[in-house]
Amino acid sequence: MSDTPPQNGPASSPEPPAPPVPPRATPAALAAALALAWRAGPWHTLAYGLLVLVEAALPVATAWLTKSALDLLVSRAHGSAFWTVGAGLAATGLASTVLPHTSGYLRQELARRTGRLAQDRLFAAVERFAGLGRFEDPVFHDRLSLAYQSGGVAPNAVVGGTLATARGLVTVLGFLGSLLVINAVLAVAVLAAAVPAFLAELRLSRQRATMLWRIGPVERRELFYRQLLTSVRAAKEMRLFGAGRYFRERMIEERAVADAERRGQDRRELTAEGGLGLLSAAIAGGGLIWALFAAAGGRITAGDVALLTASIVGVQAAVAALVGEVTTAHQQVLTFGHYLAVVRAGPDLPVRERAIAPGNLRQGIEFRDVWFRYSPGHPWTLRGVRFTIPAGTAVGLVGRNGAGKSTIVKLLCRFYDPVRGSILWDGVDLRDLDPAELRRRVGAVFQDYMEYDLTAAENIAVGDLRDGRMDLDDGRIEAAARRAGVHETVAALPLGYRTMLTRMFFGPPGEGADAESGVVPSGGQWQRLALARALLRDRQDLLILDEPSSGLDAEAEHEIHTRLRAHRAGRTSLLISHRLGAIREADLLVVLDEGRVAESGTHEELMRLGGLYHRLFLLQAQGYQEQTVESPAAGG
Ligand SMILES: Nc1ncnc2c1ncn2[C@@H]1O[C@H](COP(=O)(O)OP(=O)(O)OP(=O)(O)O)[C@@H](O)[C@H]1O
Repeated sequence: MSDTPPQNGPASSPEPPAPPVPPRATPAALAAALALAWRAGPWHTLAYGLLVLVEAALPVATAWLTKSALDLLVSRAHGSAFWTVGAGLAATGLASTVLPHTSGYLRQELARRTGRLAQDRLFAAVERFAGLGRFEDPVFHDRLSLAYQSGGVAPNAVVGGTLATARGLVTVLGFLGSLLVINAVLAVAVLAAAVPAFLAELRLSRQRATMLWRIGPVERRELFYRQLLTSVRAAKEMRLFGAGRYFRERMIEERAVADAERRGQDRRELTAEGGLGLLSAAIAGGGLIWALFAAAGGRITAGDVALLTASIVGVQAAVAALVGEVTTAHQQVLTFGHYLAVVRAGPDLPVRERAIAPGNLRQGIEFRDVWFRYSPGHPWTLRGVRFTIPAGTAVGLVGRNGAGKSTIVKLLCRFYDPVRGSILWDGVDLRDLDPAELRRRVGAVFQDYMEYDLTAAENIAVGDLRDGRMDLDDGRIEAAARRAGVHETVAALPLGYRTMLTRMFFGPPGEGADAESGVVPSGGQWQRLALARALLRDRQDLLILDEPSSGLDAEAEHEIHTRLRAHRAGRTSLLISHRLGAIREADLLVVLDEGRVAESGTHEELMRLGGLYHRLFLLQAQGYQEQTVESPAAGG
């Protein structure tokens, strides 16, 4: 058989990975961020906006009131004007003290609300990806982590940036008006100093966003090492192999690489901002020296000097705040592009507009010349696979490591589509079926099943959620646990089915559970719980068991297979096991070798054939026989 697929028949290539370039800040992204904040808290946004505008006018009002007070003092004028100016200064002082706290609270509350909404939308989008392809794409992972970081922060930063712009404009225009009254040249100079600062900050924020994107893979590796060093799962090997130091050094190396990038960026910012600060200081100093000489010459009043000083400081502070907020918002909009890219990503698997809900399996499932590879850069995993799982039968998949057995399971659940060829459910291509409906008809125990840090009941109930809700019906859960042979074990736990199967979290409140009541099941017990989870849905048409008993002792394995045989009777099932004795009674055995069906038939037929299955079976049987022969001698 050739190593390349035929060029006809249905084809669907895995989506090419996203290009490694950061998205740009577009007006559409800005509008989307604002819309998200508005959606999360319209009243908070509105109130926050109003307060910020009032705050913007305060420095200008205070400067004019101070000027008036000084001029009144110098002219020795007394009376009602003095009282009015004094009351005005007291009011602006009070407002300047109270308003920032109130607007700060509103901003924080808005941040919490937008953060929650953005997180909900992001994870709802991730949930919509029907396949596994994106989860295995490193570029997508970087995008997802940036999306998570920016989704909650960017909308608030954009609201902040927009309001800071409005606030800055109010303050700057107010002070510039004041400066124009005293000296027009000074007004232009103060304004001119702000423009390069603004442009430089925008450029720096773009550089920062690109840098964050660039160090994404480095941070991902650092996280991986960090988890290795702290996870319970890895702790045994870390200690046994003394691998902690090796991974710690690699973690620190990755961190040093990321830090070097950040340091470079910080230095660029330091140089640019330092230069701009010097320019501002020079303008402010020059303006003040001019004002002092002008006042001494009687060309302006003492009040004018105070107003000028407040204007220079006020304009520079307003521009600095504006530049700070706008560049933060700009940088956040750049990374918000990643959030939008994830939230608006199209389906990872093409789902037909009028997808068919599969009916009860009547004829069977047919693999018709299925070719598959995980990406165009990977070698072919399946090369023209053809076989049928007739309805109501048990089919066993046999093959050496890497032959493609688990890949077949993933295609059956439609986590991927074949690149060429098709899989037919009663004659209908899986691509034409609604993936969610298809999965409702399939029960599976995967080779790498999950161990949930939840109660025993929840660990089983997860297998049959209805509208996202868990049905903790004791009868059904117990029946599934009995079928999987784990009921007695669970019933004997301190809180029975309500026992937490972890020492990490406390148990359900009000149950008297504490950290001590958590239990960690053994590998075989976890496997039985995973089996109970798969058996919870007793309505399903196809049961897939990928190595369901690899963690069980011989007695338990025999017991489980007897139970499963009874449960399977008349149902369709696909069994994968390296213990050939456990699946020899399947109605049909399909032997895979290097992604191809090497042989198929019943156990007897394959043994007569004398091929790969015959060889593998004899090898295993020989091992058992040797043990049987050796044991009496060992005993004597
Ligand atoms: N997510 C993936 N991305 C790229 N290659 C993969 C992926 N998963 C599996 N493969 C490759 O596909 C081939 C078949 O793997 P598969 O897990 O289907 O084998 P298997 O027959 O189930 O093996 P085992 O008996 O060891 O469980 C292997 O060469 C493996 O490296």
